[in-house]
Amino acid sequence: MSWKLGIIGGSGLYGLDGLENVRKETVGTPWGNPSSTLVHATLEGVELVFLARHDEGHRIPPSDLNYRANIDALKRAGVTDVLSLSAVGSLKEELAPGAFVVVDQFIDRSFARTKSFFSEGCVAHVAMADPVCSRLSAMAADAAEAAGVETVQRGGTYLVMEGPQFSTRAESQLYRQWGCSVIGMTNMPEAKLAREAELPYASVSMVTDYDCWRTEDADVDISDILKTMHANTAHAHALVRNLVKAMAANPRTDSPQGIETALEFAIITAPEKRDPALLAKLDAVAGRVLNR
Ligand SMILES: CSC[C@H]1O[C@H](OP(=O)(O)O)[C@H](O)[C@@H]1O
Ligand SMILES: Nc1ncnc2[nH]cnc12
Repeated sequence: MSWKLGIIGGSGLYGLDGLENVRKETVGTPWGNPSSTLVHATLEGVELVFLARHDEGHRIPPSDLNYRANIDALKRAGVTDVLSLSAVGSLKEELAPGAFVVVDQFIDRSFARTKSFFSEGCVAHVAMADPVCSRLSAMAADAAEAAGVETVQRGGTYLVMEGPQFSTRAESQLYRQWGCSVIGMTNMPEAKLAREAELPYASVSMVTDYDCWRTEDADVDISDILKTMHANTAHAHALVRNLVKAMAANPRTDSPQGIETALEFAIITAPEKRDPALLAKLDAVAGRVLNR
Protein backbone atom coordinates (compact mmCIF):
# COMPACT_ATOMS: atom_id res chain seq x y z
CA MET A 1 0.00 0.00 0.00
CA SER A 2 1.40 3.46 -0.84
CA TRP A 3 1.78 6.18 1.74
CA LYS A 4 -1.21 8.41 2.36
CA LEU A 5 -0.30 10.72 5.19
CA GLY A 6 -2.87 12.14 7.59
CA ILE A 7 -1.66 15.35 9.22
CA ILE A 8 -3.36 16.84 12.27
CA GLY A 9 -2.27 20.44 12.55
CA GLY A 10 -2.43 21.89 16.05
CA SER A 11 -2.22 25.41 17.42
CA GLY A 12 -0.78 27.74 14.80
CA LEU A 13 -1.00 25.22 11.97
CA TYR A 14 -4.34 25.61 10.26
CA GLY A 15 -3.18 24.79 6.71
CA LEU A 16 -0.14 23.70 4.72
CA ASP A 17 1.95 25.51 2.08
CA GLY A 18 2.58 24.37 -1.47
CA LEU A 19 -0.14 21.73 -1.71
CA GLU A 20 -1.19 20.49 -5.14
CA ASN A 21 -4.42 18.92 -6.37
CA VAL A 22 -6.26 20.37 -3.37
CA ARG A 23 -9.79 19.13 -2.71
CA LYS A 24 -11.67 20.22 0.41
CA GLU A 25 -14.28 17.84 1.76
CA THR A 26 -16.77 18.35 4.57
CA VAL A 27 -17.48 14.97 6.11
CA GLY A 28 -19.50 13.54 8.96
CA THR A 29 -18.77 10.33 10.86
CA PRO A 30 -20.83 8.00 13.07
CA TRP A 31 -19.20 9.79 16.02
CA GLY A 32 -20.18 13.29 14.92
CA ASN A 33 -18.31 15.92 12.95
CA PRO A 34 -14.52 16.26 12.78
CA SER A 35 -12.95 19.56 13.74
CA SER A 36 -12.74 20.92 10.22
CA THR A 37 -13.02 20.16 6.53
CA LEU A 38 -10.57 17.54 5.30
CA VAL A 39 -8.02 18.91 2.87
CA HIS A 40 -7.04 16.20 0.40
CA ALA A 41 -3.94 17.06 -1.61
CA THR A 42 -0.60 15.91 -2.94
CA LEU A 43 2.82 17.21 -1.97
CA GLU A 44 5.98 16.01 -3.71
CA GLY A 45 3.75 13.42 -5.38
CA VAL A 46 2.59 11.93 -2.05
CA GLU A 47 -1.08 11.91 -1.14
CA LEU A 48 -2.00 13.56 2.14
CA VAL A 49 -5.06 14.60 4.10
CA PHE A 50 -4.77 17.64 6.38
CA LEU A 51 -7.08 18.32 9.32
CA ALA A 52 -6.90 21.47 11.47
CA ARG A 53 -7.33 20.11 15.00
CA HIS A 54 -8.93 23.26 16.43
CA ASP A 55 -10.49 24.27 13.06
CA GLU A 56 -9.50 27.38 11.14
CA GLY A 57 -9.71 30.35 13.46
CA HIS A 58 -8.96 28.10 16.47
CA ARG A 59 -12.62 27.61 17.34
CA ILE A 60 -12.53 24.42 19.48
CA PRO A 61 -10.77 24.00 22.87
CA PRO A 62 -8.89 20.77 23.72
CA SER A 63 -11.62 19.29 25.97
CA ASP A 64 -14.33 19.80 23.32
CA LEU A 65 -12.49 18.31 20.37
CA ASN A 66 -14.27 15.34 18.83
CA TYR A 67 -11.18 13.13 18.86
CA ARG A 68 -13.14 10.08 17.69
CA ALA A 69 -14.60 11.91 14.69
CA ASN A 70 -11.17 13.26 13.74
CA ILE A 71 -9.51 9.82 13.72
CA ASP A 72 -12.52 8.10 12.13
CA ALA A 73 -12.64 10.71 9.35
CA LEU A 74 -8.94 10.20 8.59
CA LYS A 75 -9.40 6.43 8.59
CA ARG A 76 -12.35 6.72 6.19
CA ALA A 77 -10.24 9.00 3.99
CA GLY A 78 -7.84 6.09 3.61
CA VAL A 79 -4.80 7.50 5.35
CA THR A 80 -2.10 4.97 6.21
CA ASP A 81 -0.34 6.99 8.91
CA VAL A 82 -1.09 9.99 11.14
CA LEU A 83 1.34 12.76 12.02
CA SER A 84 0.39 15.14 14.82
CA LEU A 85 1.99 18.57 14.93
CA SER A 86 1.48 20.16 18.33
CA ALA A 87 2.47 23.16 20.40
CA VAL A 88 3.79 22.16 23.85
CA GLY A 89 5.37 23.59 26.96
CA SER A 90 8.85 22.39 27.95
CA LEU A 91 9.50 20.58 31.21
CA LYS A 92 13.27 20.33 30.69
CA GLU A 93 15.92 23.03 30.82
CA GLU A 94 17.58 21.80 27.61
CA LEU A 95 14.33 22.01 25.62
CA ALA A 96 14.12 25.74 24.96
CA PRO A 97 11.32 27.33 22.94
CA GLY A 98 11.88 26.38 19.30
CA ALA A 99 12.98 22.81 20.11
CA PHE A 100 11.10 19.94 18.48
CA VAL A 101 10.52 16.74 20.46
CA VAL A 102 9.40 13.65 18.57
CA VAL A 103 7.79 12.06 21.60
CA ASP A 104 7.68 8.32 22.20
CA GLN A 105 5.64 8.12 25.42
CA PHE A 106 2.63 9.78 27.00
CA ILE A 107 1.23 10.16 30.48
CA ASP A 108 -2.48 10.73 30.06
CA ARG A 109 -3.87 13.01 32.77
CA SER A 110 -6.87 14.08 30.70
CA PHE A 111 -10.18 13.14 32.29
CA ALA A 112 -13.08 14.82 30.50
CA ARG A 113 -12.91 13.09 27.12
CA THR A 114 -14.26 10.00 25.45
CA LYS A 115 -11.22 7.81 25.04
CA SER A 116 -12.32 4.81 23.03
CA PHE A 117 -14.36 3.87 19.98
CA PHE A 118 -15.39 0.76 21.91
CA SER A 119 -18.01 0.63 24.68
CA GLU A 120 -20.85 -1.55 25.99
CA GLY A 121 -21.75 -3.97 23.23
CA CYS A 122 -18.24 -4.24 21.83
CA VAL A 123 -15.33 -4.15 24.28
CA ALA A 124 -11.73 -4.02 23.07
CA HIS A 125 -8.37 -3.60 24.76
CA VAL A 126 -5.48 -2.58 22.50
CA ALA A 127 -1.85 -2.44 23.61
CA MET A 128 -0.46 1.05 24.24
CA ALA A 129 2.97 0.15 25.66
CA ASP A 130 4.62 1.70 22.62
CA PRO A 131 2.12 4.40 21.70
CA VAL A 132 3.84 5.77 18.61
CA CYS A 133 5.14 4.32 15.36
CA SER A 134 8.94 4.21 15.62
CA ARG A 135 9.42 4.40 11.85
CA LEU A 136 7.16 7.42 11.28
CA SER A 137 8.72 9.10 14.32
CA ALA A 138 12.25 8.55 13.01
CA MET A 139 11.27 9.88 9.58
CA ALA A 140 9.68 12.94 11.18
CA ALA A 141 12.80 13.59 13.27
CA ASP A 142 15.01 13.30 10.17
CA ALA A 143 12.68 15.70 8.36
CA ALA A 144 12.85 18.20 11.23
CA GLU A 145 16.65 18.12 11.20
CA ALA A 146 16.68 18.60 7.43
CA ALA A 147 14.35 21.58 7.95
CA GLY A 148 17.05 23.27 10.03
CA VAL A 149 15.43 22.89 13.45
CA GLU A 150 18.32 23.46 15.87
CA THR A 151 17.22 21.08 18.62
CA VAL A 152 15.43 17.91 17.58
CA GLN A 153 15.03 15.42 20.41
CA ARG A 154 14.19 11.85 19.47
CA GLY A 155 11.97 10.48 22.21
CA GLY A 156 10.50 12.02 25.33
CA THR A 157 7.34 11.85 27.40
CA TYR A 158 4.40 14.14 26.66
CA LEU A 159 2.19 14.85 29.69
CA VAL A 160 -1.41 15.34 28.56
CA MET A 161 -3.30 17.73 30.85
CA GLU A 162 -6.99 18.49 30.58
CA GLY A 163 -6.73 22.27 30.34
CA PRO A 164 -7.77 24.71 29.10
CA GLN A 165 -6.01 26.50 31.95
CA PHE A 166 -2.25 26.01 32.08
CA SER A 167 -0.73 24.04 35.01
CA THR A 168 -0.22 25.25 38.52
CA ARG A 169 3.43 25.49 39.54
CA ALA A 170 3.05 22.45 41.82
CA GLU A 171 1.66 20.40 38.92
CA SER A 172 4.42 21.57 36.60
CA GLN A 173 7.07 20.60 39.18
CA LEU A 174 5.41 17.22 39.74
CA TYR A 175 5.47 16.40 36.02
CA ARG A 176 9.16 17.29 35.95
CA GLN A 177 9.76 14.84 38.80
CA TRP A 178 7.95 12.23 36.75
CA GLY A 179 10.59 12.74 34.05
CA CYS A 180 8.24 14.22 31.46
CA SER A 181 9.78 16.26 28.65
CA VAL A 182 6.82 18.29 27.41
CA ILE A 183 3.25 19.19 28.33
CA GLY A 184 0.24 19.73 26.13
CA MET A 185 -3.51 19.23 26.04
CA THR A 186 -4.35 17.24 22.91
CA ASN A 187 -2.30 14.15 22.12
CA MET A 188 -4.54 11.94 24.24
CA PRO A 189 -6.94 10.40 23.53
CA GLU A 190 -5.85 11.06 19.94
CA ALA A 191 -2.96 8.55 20.09
CA LYS A 192 -5.15 5.91 21.77
CA LEU A 193 -7.87 6.29 19.17
CA ALA A 194 -5.34 6.13 16.32
CA ARG A 195 -4.12 2.83 17.76
CA GLU A 196 -7.69 1.50 17.97
CA ALA A 197 -8.12 2.51 14.34
CA GLU A 198 -4.90 0.61 13.49
CA LEU A 199 -3.22 3.82 12.29
CA PRO A 200 0.49 4.36 12.99
CA TYR A 201 0.78 7.69 14.86
CA ALA A 202 3.70 10.03 15.54
CA SER A 203 3.76 13.33 17.36
CA VAL A 204 6.11 16.20 16.66
CA SER A 205 5.83 18.41 19.72
CA MET A 206 7.04 21.94 19.09
CA VAL A 207 8.12 23.79 22.21
CA THR A 208 6.60 27.24 22.61
CA ASP A 209 7.38 27.99 26.29
CA TYR A 210 8.87 26.71 29.55
CA ASP A 211 5.50 26.16 31.24
CA CYS A 212 5.66 27.69 34.75
CA TRP A 213 8.24 25.59 36.65
CA ARG A 214 11.18 27.72 35.53
CA THR A 215 11.08 30.68 37.85
CA GLU A 216 13.75 32.59 35.88
CA ASP A 217 11.10 33.03 33.19
CA ALA A 218 7.76 34.77 33.33
CA ASP A 219 4.90 32.32 33.78
CA VAL A 220 3.49 30.84 30.63
CA ASP A 221 1.43 33.36 28.74
CA ILE A 222 -0.51 32.95 25.51
CA SER A 223 1.00 36.00 23.78
CA ASP A 224 4.56 34.62 24.18
CA ILE A 225 3.36 31.24 23.01
CA LEU A 226 1.90 32.78 19.87
CA LYS A 227 5.20 34.50 19.00
CA THR A 228 7.21 31.28 19.23
CA MET A 229 4.45 29.37 17.51
CA HIS A 230 4.83 31.45 14.35
CA ALA A 231 8.55 30.62 14.13
CA ASN A 232 7.82 26.94 14.82
CA THR A 233 5.16 26.91 12.14
CA ALA A 234 7.67 27.83 9.41
CA HIS A 235 9.79 24.87 10.50
CA ALA A 236 6.70 22.63 10.57
CA HIS A 237 5.92 23.44 6.92
CA ALA A 238 9.49 22.53 5.90
CA LEU A 239 9.35 19.37 8.02
CA VAL A 240 6.20 18.17 6.25
CA ARG A 241 7.76 18.74 2.83
CA ASN A 242 10.92 16.83 3.83
CA LEU A 243 8.85 14.01 5.29
CA VAL A 244 6.79 13.46 2.16
CA LYS A 245 9.95 13.63 0.03
CA ALA A 246 11.33 10.75 2.11
CA MET A 247 8.03 8.92 1.68
CA ALA A 248 8.19 9.41 -2.09
CA ALA A 249 11.66 7.85 -2.07
CA ASN A 250 10.79 4.90 0.19
CA PRO A 251 7.84 2.63 -0.60
CA ARG A 252 5.67 1.97 2.42
CA THR A 253 5.75 -1.29 4.34
CA ASP A 254 3.87 -2.12 7.54
CA SER A 255 4.99 -0.39 10.74
CA PRO A 256 7.62 -2.15 12.89
CA GLN A 257 5.10 -2.34 15.75
CA GLY A 258 2.46 -4.13 13.68
CA ILE A 259 0.03 -1.29 14.37
CA GLU A 260 -1.98 -2.12 11.25
CA THR A 261 -3.18 -5.28 13.06
CA ALA A 262 -3.61 -3.80 16.57
CA LEU A 263 -7.21 -5.06 16.76
CA GLU A 264 -6.37 -8.62 15.74
CA PHE A 265 -6.94 -10.09 19.24
CA ALA A 266 -8.24 -6.98 21.02
CA ILE A 267 -12.01 -7.44 20.81
CA ILE A 268 -13.17 -9.54 23.75
CA THR A 269 -16.98 -9.37 23.49
CA ALA A 270 -18.50 -12.65 22.36
CA PRO A 271 -19.91 -12.34 18.81
CA GLU A 272 -23.48 -13.10 19.99
CA LYS A 273 -23.28 -10.36 22.67
CA ARG A 274 -22.16 -7.60 20.30
CA ASP A 275 -24.43 -4.62 19.76
CA PRO A 276 -25.27 -4.31 16.04
CA ALA A 277 -25.72 -0.54 16.31
CA LEU A 278 -22.22 -0.10 17.74
CA LEU A 279 -20.76 -2.52 15.20
CA ALA A 280 -22.25 -0.41 12.43
CA LYS A 281 -20.48 2.68 13.81
CA LEU A 282 -17.22 0.74 13.96
CA ASP A 283 -17.28 -0.05 10.23
CA ALA A 284 -14.26 2.10 9.37
CA VAL A 285 -12.23 1.69 12.55
CA ALA A 286 -12.71 -2.06 13.02
CA GLY A 287 -14.19 -3.25 9.74
CA ARG A 288 -11.02 -5.21 8.98
CA VAL A 289 -11.64 -7.54 11.93
CA LEU A 290 -15.43 -7.33 12.25
CA ASN A 291 -16.34 -8.06 8.63
CA ARG A 292 -14.68 -11.41 8.12
C1 LIG B 1 -2.16 27.66 22.13
S1 LIG B 1 -1.37 27.03 23.52
C2 LIG B 1 -2.34 25.69 24.17
C3 LIG B 1 -2.87 24.71 23.15
O1 LIG B 1 -1.86 24.40 22.17
C4 LIG B 1 -1.68 23.01 22.12
O2 LIG B 1 -2.59 22.47 21.16
P1 LIG B 1 -2.13 21.55 19.94
O3 LIG B 1 -1.61 20.26 20.51
O4 LIG B 1 -3.37 21.34 19.14
O5 LIG B 1 -1.05 22.30 19.19
C5 LIG B 1 -2.02 22.58 23.52
O6 LIG B 1 -2.22 21.19 23.61
C6 LIG B 1 -3.19 23.41 23.85
O7 LIG B 1 -4.36 22.86 23.31
N1 LIG C 1 2.76 25.22 28.84
C1 LIG C 1 1.83 24.57 28.16
N2 LIG C 1 0.95 23.77 28.82
C2 LIG C 1 0.00 23.09 28.12
N3 LIG C 1 -0.16 23.16 26.81
C3 LIG C 1 0.68 23.95 26.13
N4 LIG C 1 0.77 24.22 24.82
C4 LIG C 1 1.76 25.08 24.64
N5 LIG C 1 2.36 25.38 25.83
C5 LIG C 1 1.69 24.69 26.77
